[in-house]
Amino acid sequence: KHLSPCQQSSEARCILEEPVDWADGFVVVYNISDRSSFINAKSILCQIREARTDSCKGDSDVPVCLVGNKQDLCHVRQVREDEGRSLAQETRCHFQEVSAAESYQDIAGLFTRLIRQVMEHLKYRADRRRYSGSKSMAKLINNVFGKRRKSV
Ligand SMILES: Nc1nc2c(ncn2[C@@H]2O[C@H](COP(=O)(O)OP(=O)(O)OP(=O)(O)O)[C@@H](O)[C@H]2O)c(=O)[nH]1
Repeated sequence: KHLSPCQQSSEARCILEEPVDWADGFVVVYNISDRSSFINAKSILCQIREARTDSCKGDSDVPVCLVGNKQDLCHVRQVREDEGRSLAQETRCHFQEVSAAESYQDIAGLFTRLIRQVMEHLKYRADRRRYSGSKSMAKLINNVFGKRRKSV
């Protein structure tokens, strides 16, 4: 039976049920030496994009960072770096391979980048809401006065 990436993992679905609705940003981590963790990450990314498209009308571009951890275990690698990179491209995420065991700097950098992106995204959304709010107010005024003028 063929399943879409979103249907592949019930484990991934459980993890996501709550935060997918309210989180301002996501870090999705898999282990480069464990292919099943990559498959779960794929399913999680897909659910994030789907949930946001359904509930936020086009706001599916919530900042997401895909991280391939345990880069130090590259001698037992099961997921190639280019596989991670193309998955990130497909799902519009930032991508990075790291080793939490060897260095925290890359991880600190990754979170700093994500937080910056989250702030920009929230600002963009607020601006857009303000703009569409004033547009609908103009429409309302136009409807009220426009109709009156016609009936006089
Ligand atoms: N070699 C290596 N081991 C790591 C790295 N990051 C984490 N680990 C090890 O992976 C194991 C799981 O790490 P946790 O911090 O418990 O991560 P978790 O996401 O809770 O992982 P799970 O418990 O497997 O779900 C621990 O034994 C860590 O020491 C890494 O970059 N390289």
